[in-house]
Amino acid sequence: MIEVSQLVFEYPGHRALDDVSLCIGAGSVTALVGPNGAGKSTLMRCIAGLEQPLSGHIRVKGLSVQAQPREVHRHLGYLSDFYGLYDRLTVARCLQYSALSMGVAGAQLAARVQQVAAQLGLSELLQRYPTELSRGQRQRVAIAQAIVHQPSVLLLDEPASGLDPEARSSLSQLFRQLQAQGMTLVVSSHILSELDEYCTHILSIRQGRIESHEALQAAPAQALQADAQFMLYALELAAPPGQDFEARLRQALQGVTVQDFDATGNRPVQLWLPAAAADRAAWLARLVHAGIPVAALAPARERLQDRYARQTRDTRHQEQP
Ligand SMILES: Nc1ncnc2c1ncn2[C@@H]1O[C@H](COP(=O)(O)OP(=O)(O)OP(=O)(O)O)[C@@H](O)[C@H]1O
Repeated sequence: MIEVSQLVFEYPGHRALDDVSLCIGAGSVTALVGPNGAGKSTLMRCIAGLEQPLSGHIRVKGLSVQAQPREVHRHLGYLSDFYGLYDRLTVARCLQYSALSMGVAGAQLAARVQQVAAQLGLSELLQRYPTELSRGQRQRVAIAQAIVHQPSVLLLDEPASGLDPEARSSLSQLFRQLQAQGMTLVVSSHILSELDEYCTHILSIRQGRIESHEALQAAPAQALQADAQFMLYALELAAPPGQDFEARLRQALQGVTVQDFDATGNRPVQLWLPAAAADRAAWLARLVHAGIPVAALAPARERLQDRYARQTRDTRHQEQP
């Protein structure tokens, strides 16, 4: 769906993207991650045809972004990290204007505006002006503008910044809906927990280069492998962990990586255990022997922030002489 090959982009005196090649499949949801200044926004702007690369090629749905930007725009929605709204237009007018500029025909216009307003919870706000809206409501208008023409690809740069937890959660629901409709999403965010539930791929960039691009397994029940020998499991406890629980657990499991431990007991403990069933059974016996009240053990999906932290650690480790 999105093909980027050997992309180089330079700001005056600064190479922001250096030989970037990647392929993003149709229907996927890609978390674009990386530290400040890594080149995430620049990559999105290049894919959206808003920046002219020094060299390389970008195709969206087989169309060349450089040669056919207008055709590409009809298939693509883009939300910038710093977006603007037309403060003198009502929300309805903002949406109509975006739809018209993306080639939505007259007869479809009103229906599309109503539909997208309903999808984003804006139906009651259509006659208001953006200056009369809260930050979260403005953000929803901006997202509605980006999808009013029903693009097949949606690029969102920090879409949840400034939103409260409730608004973030409804944004996650919207992204899941859009994915279910077959849309391909690329979402950049510094808050990985936001993307955890629904992204299918993680694309990590650092200093203008691709650090990694990996598929996450769709079913949470399937474990991701830390390496060939270990898989991630969630340990459910029969009783809340006590004060000395972590020490007991670590003692019983010397040699096993405890991925996630939450002393409040609100989240299951996550452990990397041997993939081989016989070896795992031996570790489990040790846990029970140490008095850990094991209620259940189930394959787990690694949380995105843990995976990113692990990858970053691994990369740094490899870079050291
Ligand atoms: N207009 C510009 N002129 C010169 N350099 C720029 C310009 N815009 C960005 N840069 C530089 O290009 C690099 C990539 O910037 P970019 O905004 O793509 O990073 P980012 O990964 O989106 O960062 P953040 O997470 O902070 O939003 C940075 O080093 C930045 O300083």
